[in-house]
Amino acid sequence: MTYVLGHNQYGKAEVRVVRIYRDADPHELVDYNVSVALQGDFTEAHTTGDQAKVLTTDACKNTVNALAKEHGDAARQPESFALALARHFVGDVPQVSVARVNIEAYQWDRAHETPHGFVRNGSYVRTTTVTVSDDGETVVSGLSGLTVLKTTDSEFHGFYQDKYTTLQPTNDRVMATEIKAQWLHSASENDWGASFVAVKDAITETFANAYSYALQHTLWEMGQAVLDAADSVAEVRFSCPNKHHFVIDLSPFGLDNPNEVFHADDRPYGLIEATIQRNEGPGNSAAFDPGQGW
Ligand SMILES: O=c1[nH]c(=O)c2[nH]c(=O)[nH]c2[nH]1
Repeated sequence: MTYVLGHNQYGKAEVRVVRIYRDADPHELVDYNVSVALQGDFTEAHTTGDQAKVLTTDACKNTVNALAKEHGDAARQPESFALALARHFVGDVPQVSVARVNIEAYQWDRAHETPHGFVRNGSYVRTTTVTVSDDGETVVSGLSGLTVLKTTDSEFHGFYQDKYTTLQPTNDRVMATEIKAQWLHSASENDWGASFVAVKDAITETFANAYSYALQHTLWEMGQAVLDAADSVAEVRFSCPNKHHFVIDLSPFGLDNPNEVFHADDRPYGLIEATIQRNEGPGNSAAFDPGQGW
């Protein structure tokens, strides 16, 4: 019996690197969690145990740290830092044919206008997934953990009924979600910082202002707003848990409750996911890190 090695990749996950720009006044900083995954000529490392072509994961970690200095300007934005890293691995390590770099960028706000004090802003994490191979480069930007809520202008009714359906239709509900969004750029040159702000604003502005007939409908509206806001974006993907807020029955206490007091349920939750793209077609799933890593 012979077997075949299927998809394989390796690298260093979650390298936590902070880069401070001391030449700036006030100081600036970026705070990254960088994961590198390499593919290439690594069959023998698995099938015979010969590690001659294996760039160590320790070296991958060292590369992240070194490029934070050597490519300090690129490191100012997660997308350009990920591009510098991925281009290095594919360009300088002959046996690497595909490099994928994922970065989570943690946000720090300046504290009380001091030149060197910061407060971690935990309201979202900025993300990027960059893939470089001989076939080209893809850059996906994103955010996760952005929790939003609206107190009205949200309905949900007219849904399919079967014998297990008990949900009551509503013309006025609280809608809340924790937005995870990723958007694919059509080129790997951009003003990444300005583009991120434009897309994030489009998402939050639309969530707040667009009248909603379902979370699905809101994803559609937000996706169109992203494509309107950023010409560089070819498609945007959302994964959004419906953070249900249930009106509590206060009648046992002789109280009415006209949508004022809610139970914020944490599970189970509806999970609504959609891709909104500029053109017909399958989109570019490969750019969105379908890699191993379950
Ligand atoms: O926006 C919603 N979409 C659904 O598909 C759904 N299903 C459900 O029970 N509540 C909701 N809300």
